[in-house]
Amino acid sequence: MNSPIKYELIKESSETKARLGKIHTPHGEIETPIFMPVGTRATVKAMTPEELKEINAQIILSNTYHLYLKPGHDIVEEAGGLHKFMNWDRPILTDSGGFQVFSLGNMRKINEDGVEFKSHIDGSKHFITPEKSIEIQNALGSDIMMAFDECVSYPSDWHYVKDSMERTTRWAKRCKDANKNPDKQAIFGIIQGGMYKDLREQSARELLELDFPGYAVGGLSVGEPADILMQVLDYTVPLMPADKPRYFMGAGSPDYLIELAIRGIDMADCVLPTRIARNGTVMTSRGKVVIRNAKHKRDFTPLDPECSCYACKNYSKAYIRHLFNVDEILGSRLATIHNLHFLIKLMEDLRESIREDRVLEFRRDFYLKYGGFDY
Ligand SMILES: CN(C)CCSCc1cc(N)cc2c(=O)[nH]c(N)nc12
Ligand SMILES: [Zn+2]
Repeated sequence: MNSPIKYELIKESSETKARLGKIHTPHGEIETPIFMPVGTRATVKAMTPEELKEINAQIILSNTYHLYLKPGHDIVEEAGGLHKFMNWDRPILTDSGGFQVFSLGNMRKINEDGVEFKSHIDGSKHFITPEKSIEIQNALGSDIMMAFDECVSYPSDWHYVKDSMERTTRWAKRCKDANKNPDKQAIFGIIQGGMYKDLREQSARELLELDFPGYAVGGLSVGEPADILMQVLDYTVPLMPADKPRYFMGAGSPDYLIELAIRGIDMADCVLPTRIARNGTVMTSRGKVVIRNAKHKRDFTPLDPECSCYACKNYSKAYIRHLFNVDEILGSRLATIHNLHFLIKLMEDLRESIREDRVLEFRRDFYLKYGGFDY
């Protein structure tokens, strides 16, 4: 079957597992490693598509669970699909809804067929199956659809994780069989297995037999310590095909994006940069700036002296602090523009360092200035 997604390996770093690549999709190319802004409900909050293009966003994410509940995937389909509906003509990846449904905690019941859950909006009862998740994503028309999976919480015992992972693999096969538009919409399998090496190996082995055009590492960034996350990655990434995109679900801080890339990850996403921006926290080359802090009251310098984004070229910390202090929408907009630009530019610089084979020097220079980013 002719996959709509093709991964092109351009260059490997000689000193790390980082690699320069290009993902060819029906809506254009994606240079990797890449950070993907999240637009859960068909909008990257506070950003217009033109502003996203201005900061070189190449692909955005949206979400099956949320769009199924509102406005309904039928309405998006009638609008001509998500690209048309939200006026975004570059690639879109949609998550399958598994993670969101499992985040509902005791508002959901799971069985072999799927998951019964109560809407977080009005408490209404719904039942989502792998087939339903793919039906919704087919209606949305995303270029990359995620298989319907269970993201187990941390910590979980080995027996539960094994049963869950094996069900996730059976669901992945059902997703593949349910795809009504395989020539235009690719499905990525999601490797689960918790923090257990044998289960991660089994999950990867069984999903690779299904021959998806790309694979994600799921079930991480769920509260586990950073060293465990990196350990799991260190033995999981080598199990993933070298000629297909590798997507890490749920990472969006500068240090994590660098650490993931040097371990061979090509794609990552997280709501963090846009979420903390709306709360007045910005990422800069010298670490975090909490703009509401009174110390910025008369600081007429930009958020980040090294940044060339619209917010940093035209406004001062004092002005943006004022906007947050009086709850003006422009504050969120400027902080969001900056945070997304910061991460997208960081990945551009990282790609350049792979091109010039100086990734470890790039990483060292980054940490020298940066000093860590705790949330
Ligand atoms: C739009 N984004 C916020 C959603 C993509 S990231 C959501 C997400 C995050 C994490 N950490 C793990 C998992 C996981 O194991 N499975 C799925 N389907 N999604 C996941
Ligand atoms: Zn900036």
